[in-house]
Amino acid sequence: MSCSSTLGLSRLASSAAVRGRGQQRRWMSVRPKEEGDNSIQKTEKVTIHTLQTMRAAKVPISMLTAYDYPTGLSCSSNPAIDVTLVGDSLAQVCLGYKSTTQLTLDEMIHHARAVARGTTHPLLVADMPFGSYHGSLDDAVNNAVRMVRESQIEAVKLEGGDEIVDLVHRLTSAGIPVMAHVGLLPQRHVSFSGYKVQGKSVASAKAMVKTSKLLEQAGAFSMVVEAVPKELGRYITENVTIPTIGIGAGPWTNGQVLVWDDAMGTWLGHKAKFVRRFANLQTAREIGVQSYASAVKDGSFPDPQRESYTIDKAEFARFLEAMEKE
Ligand SMILES: Nc1nc(=O)c2c([nH]1)NC[C@@H]1CN(c3ccc(C(=O)N[C@@H](CCC(=O)O)C(=O)O)cc3)CN21
Ligand SMILES: CC(C)C(=O)C(=O)O
Ligand SMILES: [Mg+2]
Repeated sequence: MSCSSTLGLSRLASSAAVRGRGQQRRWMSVRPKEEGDNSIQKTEKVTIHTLQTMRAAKVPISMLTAYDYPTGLSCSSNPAIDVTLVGDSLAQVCLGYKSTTQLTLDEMIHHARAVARGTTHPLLVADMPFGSYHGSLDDAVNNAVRMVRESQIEAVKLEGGDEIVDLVHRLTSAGIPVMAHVGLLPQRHVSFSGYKVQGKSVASAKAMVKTSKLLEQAGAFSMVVEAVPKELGRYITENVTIPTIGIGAGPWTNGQVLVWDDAMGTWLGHKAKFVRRFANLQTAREIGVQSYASAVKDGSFPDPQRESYTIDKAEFARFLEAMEKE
């Protein structure tokens, strides 16, 4: 057997092959289980250990958000997606709220449950919503436990710095892996006076590096770095030992994350500088709506043969007779 049978190494070998050929293709994780066994093996489950291995081997980590069963399934449809995040961006792109601060814990759990039902190999992480982890430590732990227990997520993500260090420690000691989130913290858009790039001054860049190290020491297994200069994205990545996942943090973090609707072109609100649209699903949807509506209006849908049911002719004749007698 030329392929390694261990989970981490399989992803690594595969990714090198992907990059070496300069084009996407299915990973080597789909491979014979044993000599002479040609059955297809499912993509291996990604764990927090896999991410650490990918960082060490410089294999980029890909994370994408999901908010419901179909988007969860879509993230799982490709072995090259490593992490599915039920982001609290859910509030804006899926529920139509003005900001993530309006999302409740119950709403997050409701959606995370749906995503979990569609998730196979990706590591499943969910944001703790605004207000669910800034009361007492005990309340925050209980809320995280609820998220794990009720929605089958595998790790929680927390925005913040020094003020959440104790909580990160508590959660990791309780066996709940924590993904940290530094830089632009959307849950604080009011106190930040908007969604602004962070770490552009000596003082704020220094503070962010210090905070990142504290979060790592407290036990965070990975860290999202949002909207910071690319030089700082690289500096933080080189000065922590856990995998960094950037959004608007340049190309040198250990991975990247985007909001589903930004990446797929279904969010047509504000487009931040870091967003790239990889598909145009909104256009596809609108074309679909247009074709459906016009087919109903012009009577061409449904087709009486292919898209309708029928009753036996004699039976229908007897039915009409019976109705006449009444
Ligand atoms: N659709 C969507 N995408 C996201 O990435 C996202 C959400 N929604 N909702 C929750 C938060 C909010 N986020 C945001 C929102 C706006 C900017 C933004 O407009 N940034 C400015 C930076 C301006 C500056 O400091 O110069 C930009 O133009 O990129 C960034 C992140 C990230 N998250
Ligand atoms: C963009 C990612 C990092 C996020 O926190 C979210 O989607 O809520
Ligand atoms: Mg978030």
